[in-house]
Parts: sequence; C-alpha cells; structure tokens
Amino acid sequence: MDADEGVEVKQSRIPGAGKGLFARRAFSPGDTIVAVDRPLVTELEIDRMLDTCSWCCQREATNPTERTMAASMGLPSGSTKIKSCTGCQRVGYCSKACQAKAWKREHKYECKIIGVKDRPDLPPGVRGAIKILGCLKADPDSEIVRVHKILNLWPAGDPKGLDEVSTRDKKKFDDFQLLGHAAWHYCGNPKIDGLDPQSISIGLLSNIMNNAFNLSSPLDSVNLGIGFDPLICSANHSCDPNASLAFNQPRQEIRALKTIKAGEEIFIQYVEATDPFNVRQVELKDTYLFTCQCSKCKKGASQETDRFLKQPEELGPEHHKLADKLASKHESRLSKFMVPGGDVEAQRRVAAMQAEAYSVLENEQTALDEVREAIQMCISSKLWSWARQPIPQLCRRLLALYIESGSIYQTFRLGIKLHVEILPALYPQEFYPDRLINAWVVSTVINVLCGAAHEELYQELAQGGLDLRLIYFGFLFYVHEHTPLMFGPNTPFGRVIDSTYRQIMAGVSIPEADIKEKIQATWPSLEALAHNVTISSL
Ligand SMILES: C[S@@+](CC[C@H](N)C(=O)[O-])C[C@H]1O[C@@H](n2cnc3c(N)ncnc32)[C@H](O)[C@@H]1O
Repeated sequence: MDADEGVEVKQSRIPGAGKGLFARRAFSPGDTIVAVDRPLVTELEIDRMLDTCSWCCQREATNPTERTMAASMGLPSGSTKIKSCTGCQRVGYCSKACQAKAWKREHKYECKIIGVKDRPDLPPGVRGAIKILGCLKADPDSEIVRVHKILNLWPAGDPKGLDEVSTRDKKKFDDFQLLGHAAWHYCGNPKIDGLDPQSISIGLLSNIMNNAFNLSSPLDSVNLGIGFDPLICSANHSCDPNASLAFNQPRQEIRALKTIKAGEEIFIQYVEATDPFNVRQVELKDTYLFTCQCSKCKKGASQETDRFLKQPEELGPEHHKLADKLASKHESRLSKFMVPGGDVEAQRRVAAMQAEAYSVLENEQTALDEVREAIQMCISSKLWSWARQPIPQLCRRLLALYIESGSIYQTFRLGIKLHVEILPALYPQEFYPDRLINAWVVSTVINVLCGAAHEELYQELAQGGLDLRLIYFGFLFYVHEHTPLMFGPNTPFGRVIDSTYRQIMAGVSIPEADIKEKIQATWPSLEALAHNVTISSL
C-alpha cells in the first residue's frame, strides 16, 4: 500500500474543525503516514532565493567560515553550489536535474514574471499562486482537479470561511485579496471555465497562506520558506499530536509519533504543543483564526504544560518590583499570558514575567545576554522548572547563540542539559525531531572538544570521570539509531548521520555492544553534569 493510500480525508470529529485526515490502517510510532515527493507549493523566503535551490530547498553556505565548517562535517550546505536561472536571475538551483524538474513543473510559468527588471521580489504566497495559475492556464484539463483540491480546504472550501477571515482579521483578508489579484494580474488575467476569477485568486492565496507550513532542514538552523500541499494540509492541529511533519528536501512526510489505530484522526501541531494553554489558544487564533478544540485544550489550563512549581502568590517579594514594572510594559497583551491559580495580583505578576520571557523568544534578533537573563529571571523565581515553557525554547535559542559565538564548552554543557533533563520531560519519544537535532548538535560539539585544541579541557573532564570520546559514541549511536524513525535512512539527514557513523566505526576495533556497556556506566556522570548547569553557570 502506498503511504497516502493509508489515509483518507473526511469530516473531523473536532467540532467546527471542518475536514481532517484519517488513518485507514494502523500505524506504529515512526511509520510514514503520508509522503509526497514534494509539496505542491514550496516557496523560499525572499532572502533565500539566491542561496537555496528552488526545487529541493538545499541551501548553499555562502559565508566562508560556515562553508569550511559544513564541508568538514560532510553537510550538504558545505558542498552545494547554487547557480541562478539565466532567464530571471531571481532564483537558483543546486543541479541541472533540479532545474529541469522545476522548469517542467512550474518555473516556466513564473520566469518572465519575476524576472522583470526593477520589479521587487514577490512574496512566497504570490509566487506560489502564479505558478498554480500558470499550470492551470497551460493545461486546464489536468490542473483543474488539483486547483479544486486546493480550493476545497478551509477557508475557501467553507461557504463562510472567507467571510470569517474578513470578520476576524480584516487586514489579513484585504492583503490576501490584493495579493491574489496581483498573482491573477501577473498571469495575464486568465479566463478559466467554471471558475470565477475573483474567488479563485483570493481562494488560492488564502488557502496557501492560511495553511502553509514552515520548511526547514534538521541539518540547517535557517528557516527556508513555506510549503503547502492539499493532502498534507488536510491534517488538523492538536496540542497532543499523534504525528509530526518531516521535510526531507524536497520530500514531505507525516510520520507517526504514537501508535495510531485504523479510523483514528491524524493530528500534527501548528504551534508548540508544550506551550501553556493561553499562549497556544491565542497563537492559533491570531495565526490560523480558530479556537482550538482539541482534547488537551478541552481540559483548559489544567495540564502539566500550565503547572508552575509553586503558586503565583508564592513568588518571592524580591521579584515583585520587577514583575510590576513588566506588567506595565506588557499591559496590552497580558491576557495572553495569564496563568492559572492564585489571586489576581499574583497572577498578573507571573503573567508579566511570562510575557517578558516570551517577548524575548518572539524577537528573532535578541542578543545572547537577553536570552540568558530571561532564563535566569524565570528560574530564579522558583516558579519555573527547566522543562516549563518558555524555558526549553529559550535554552534552544541560547544554544544556537552559543554556537554562533563559538562558545563550544557552553554549547556542550547546555546541550547535555537539554538532552538529559529538559527535552525528555517534554517529548517522551526518543526519535522526536527536537531531541534528535539537539543530540546531533551535541555530538558535533563533542567531536570538536575531542580535538587537540581542547586537550586541557578534555583531561580535566576525564579526571572528573567524563570520558568525552565515550560520550561522543553515545550521542552518535543515539542519533544513528533513531533518525530512520523520524526522517528515514535515505534522506539528507539520514545520509549524513549514516556516513558519519560508518566513518567513525571503521576506525574502531571494540564491538559496539561493549562500547554501549561502557556508555551506560558513564550515564550518572552525564546526569551530574546536566544537573550542575545552573542559572549562575549558564
Ligand atoms: C490546514 S487546515 C486543516 C484542514 C481543514 N480542517 C479543512 O477542512 O480544510 C487548517 C484549518 O482547520 C481548522 N482546524 C485545524 N485544527 C483545528 C482544531 N484543533 N480545532 C478547530 N479547528 C481546527 C481551522 O479552521 C484551521 O484554520
């Protein structure tokens, strides 16, 4: 049975959620539920159009330091060369094969449009709509089915959907209308039998933009662009998802996180499912315009994700002044961060601290010190545990900033804390993408620490009972064992992990089982190291 024969689209059991994706057979954790060779629409961010392949979305590391580093690690970004299209010079490809596939499928419909001299770069949704309209204009008979599939999704597929967008977010609706018309206009106002141009242009744009998912690679921390596909996008959201998206450049998959029985609905997460109830609800409403009715949200703010270590009234008086100042700073959006339990004043104070921590997270340009201070503020209040959001997300941001600033030892320590203490508390599956990606990062950092330049540190850790080489094997085995379940073996990520594993194991004479036994023995030292990463030593 093909992967997408294992599912069907029908009415969701969540009230008001429209249609959803359902399993037609049972799936085990790690199984591929749906796979498409490439999402129907993949559009790069404007900043990525010249350094990333417009067909497979593989990025070229253009910065010389990053390129050397990526090449030494065997990462595709270290060997990729993007050549721009000689026609438009606005997009590029990593190979002739990708260019040929893109031309045949879509680029021939946009090349002249986006290539007009001095025309500003068009946003991803408009470029996606131009290509779809181009295909439809060139071949109405075969493309009409596909267009109907797109227009069948919420909001355009629901008689009240577009009205709802217009009522809930007029600005968004107006933007979609304008951009939809722009795409229609750029394509030469095609007339298509049976379809009203007005509704098809706004319908295409809104369905792409309302339902798009982010495209990123586990080997690259950069946001590449957006993807949209009628089948993948039929999956509804749950804050307790049983499946997850995996992008294998350009193959898009939905993989099972849990055991799924035949007949069960498939749910993915549109926003971070471990965020507190109010944060999830507001984000889903603001971005996707719906009130989440999933099984977890039905229980309100009473779940593990909402719990603090203490009641809001127990916030120490030394934090009151800061919290009151933050309450004024975040007054206009405090309701998004209101916390359960306690009296109103105490709730307000903790909500203000929560608002501050999330605003640091939301700002993509935040400096390293600000992220560290936000973590320190929450942990020192003794209300947040390390596994209570947004601490885990802030820790991952801090990790990325440590890497950027070349702080190898700090990256190593925080990466271990994430691996041992924080991520397992949030995501029970060992193959969960965030756990795998963190473990891969830690393994590469340990590899650097095992080099001659860090001999002193290596010896110091060895004296404390931590054999870094052994720990390196532990992380390598972990990623090698679990990557096939989330990303598959013959994929960009799977191939890098497998070739690293083979290269390393070729020079090892001790049987893998013996190494694993030794790794087991070092686990308590690793736990101690994770435990010793405190707010003062971050
Ligand atoms: C990507 S589409 C999913 C397919 C959609 N249900 C349909 O009928 O076309 C996203 C839309 O589905 C609905 N939806 C998804 N998850 C939901 C949930 N947990 N609760 C309520 N509505 C949901 C919302 O209208 C959302 O904007």
